[in-house]
Amino acid sequence: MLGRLTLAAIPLDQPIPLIAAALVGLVLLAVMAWIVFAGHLPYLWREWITSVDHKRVGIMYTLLALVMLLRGFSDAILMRSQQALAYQAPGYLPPEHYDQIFSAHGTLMIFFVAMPFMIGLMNFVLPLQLGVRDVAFPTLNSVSFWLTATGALLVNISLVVGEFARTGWLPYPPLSETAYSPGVGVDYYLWSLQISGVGTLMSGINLVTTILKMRAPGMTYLRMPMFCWTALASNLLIVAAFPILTATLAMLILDRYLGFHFFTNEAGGNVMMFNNLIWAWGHPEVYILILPAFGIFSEVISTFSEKPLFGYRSMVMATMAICLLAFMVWLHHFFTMGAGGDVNAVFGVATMIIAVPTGVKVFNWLFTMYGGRIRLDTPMLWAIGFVVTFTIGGMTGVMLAIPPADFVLHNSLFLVAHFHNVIIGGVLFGGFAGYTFWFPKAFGFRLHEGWGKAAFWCWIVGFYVAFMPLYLLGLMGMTRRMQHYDDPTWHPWLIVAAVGAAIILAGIICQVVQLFVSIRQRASLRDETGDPWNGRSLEWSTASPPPAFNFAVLPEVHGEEPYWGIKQRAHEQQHLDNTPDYEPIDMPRNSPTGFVCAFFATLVGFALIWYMWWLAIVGLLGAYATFVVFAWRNRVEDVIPAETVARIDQANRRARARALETLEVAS
Ligand code: HEA
Ligand code: HEM
Ligand SMILES: [Cu+2]
Repeated sequence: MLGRLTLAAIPLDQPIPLIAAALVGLVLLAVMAWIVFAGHLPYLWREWITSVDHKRVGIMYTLLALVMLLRGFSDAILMRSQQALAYQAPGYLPPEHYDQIFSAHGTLMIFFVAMPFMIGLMNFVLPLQLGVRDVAFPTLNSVSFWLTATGALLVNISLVVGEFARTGWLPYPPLSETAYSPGVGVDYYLWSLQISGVGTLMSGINLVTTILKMRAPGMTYLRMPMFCWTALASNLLIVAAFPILTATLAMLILDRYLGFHFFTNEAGGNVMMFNNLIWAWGHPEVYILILPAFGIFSEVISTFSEKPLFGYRSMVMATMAICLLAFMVWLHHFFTMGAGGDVNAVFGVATMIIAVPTGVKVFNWLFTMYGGRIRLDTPMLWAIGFVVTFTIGGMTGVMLAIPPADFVLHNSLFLVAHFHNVIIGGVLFGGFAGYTFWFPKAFGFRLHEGWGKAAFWCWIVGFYVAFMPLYLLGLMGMTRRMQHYDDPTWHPWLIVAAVGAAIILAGIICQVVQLFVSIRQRASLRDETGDPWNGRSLEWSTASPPPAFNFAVLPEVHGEEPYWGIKQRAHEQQHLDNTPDYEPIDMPRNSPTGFVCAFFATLVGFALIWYMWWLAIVGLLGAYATFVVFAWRNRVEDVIPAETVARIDQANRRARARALETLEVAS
């Protein structure tokens, strides 16, 4: 009945995960009890859980990312303190536990922090920037989100029921085959990623379709804001790369569940095939993450320099070049596997070529700032911190791209330093910049500047203190994934790195405090205008928070920087355009499809991990039935009457007119 699941699956002998999980469980229970008893449940169900509004879905993605960041960061603190202690000593984390921690940390951070952070911001911003009312497939969007949440849930369940993979964030065979990893850890990994990967693929299809097919009248490709371009590139990569991940993991699943031999050393299998396949997805994946961040920085740097983005067309070219090159360099992750000097040279050079379009971007950002009227609000601080930090991380990437150097540096802490350097300095800082930049758009009030700046300084100082020592340690010969060590010269640097992680912790605390303080002081932080930063693209032309339909009348676009143009014309003509003819608007109806589907997906995932075949069948039938019911419903849209549209829009226009007046007075 319960398959492999017995009471022994609960790690009663390991106090750390148990206490952690108990605490998290208590907090969750308390939050849920509060929601139910304060009567918020119907609102939550109606307005959020079943919402197919791209803004709400985007906000939920971002929230998921931020919560998982706390979880992933706790793992990081555990590792940093273990390595600070484990000099000629066992430390406090036994090896089998330590291995699960770095695997869970890497998996959570990439799939359930960086991915939902970027996808959440794209979901929220894209339709607003394109001047349209929603994404192409709103219900599918909700399904995508809930499937991602299912994956995150399964990884977190593994903390208390069973175990997580000990194979690292990419489960290389033969270690990940049943012979060497007989437990449920790798299965948790596989099913979490299969389920959330389907969600990501559907989200990619959705956003590509939105950008290609749904733009405001007059918004040609070369008038799209930069963020739309980088989002297009990123989602094209998702559509091309995620099927490879799904297929690769499916093969490993067949190996593990049905005794196939794709990646074994006997019966015609080939371990090296796994490396090729996983990196054919894995390298594009790092550009899937960084490209939207590049877009965010382009918007932020131009807005806070009060200048149009320098070299817009070269930025577009660079973005698409990176998109293409992303698929041609995967082999640099296994130069040491033995493909031979010529193959390594080809892939090494191909990798270095990516530095060219990336360099184009870096210089364009600098030229955008050059001669601008720079305002150092928090989003701009993240952007400047990014340019400096990311360039350093990119340079060390180019060093790794030299095959002979990589023979020494591969799988050393130098590599670990490289990728945290580009991922934290690039993706995470980009997420934080976008979060502070668009928060007022989402909620109608700004985040507190003082706490935001404090968070920025802790993060950037903490980052350098935590990760620069790893470059040194890598050059001194320390490899990654070490539970303990005996070399006395490493110990001081690992203590420094732990101090750095503590400074980052201070930054995270500042961010949590910032959120609470901002919510409490929302009256004084309110943004009535919809345009708190003097923005340049269409999302700033509607109210904050935007109405469900985003735009009462779809905006006409006449050039690059559409909203800047609207503001300029209004300035010249001394007023905003006349009262338009309002029409009723059809908006997609909210639907529980995503949530119900994810509920069944959770059952399927959990059942397959524990070999409860009957439950897996029940879950699959349930998911299928959900889709049938969804396909048969006869009312798919809600009509918002013209009077309501007019009322909401007129209020927004009055606020905007007031804002333009104050701007004029100021300038
Ligand atoms: C967001 C994530 C991200 C990004 C953007 C990058 C960007 C790059 N990465 Fe990195 N990388 C990772 C995430 C990322 N990487 C991860 C997660 C791993 C390891 C995973 C694992 O094994 O677990 C990895 C591993 C990795 C390896 C494998 C090493 C090994 O396993 O031994 C290599 C080797 O070539 C490499 C190279 C590069 C290069 C050349 C870039 C370039 O794109 C960088 C380009 C940018 C610049 C160069 C800076 C700006 C440019 C200028 C200012 C112009 C002037 C500069 C020059 C002329 C040099 N990376
Ligand atoms: C916030 C501060 C962070 C700290 C202090 C930190 C720390 C660490 C440490 C100590 C390791 C193990 C290194 C080793 O192998 O010895 C590690 C691995 C890793 N980290 Fe982080 N990390 C942080 C953030 C992130 C973020 C934001 C991401 C990605 C979005 C990330 C992705 C990874 C990955 C992929 C690994 C490799 C896991 C593996 O070896 O399989 N980390 N990190
Ligand atoms: Cu790569």
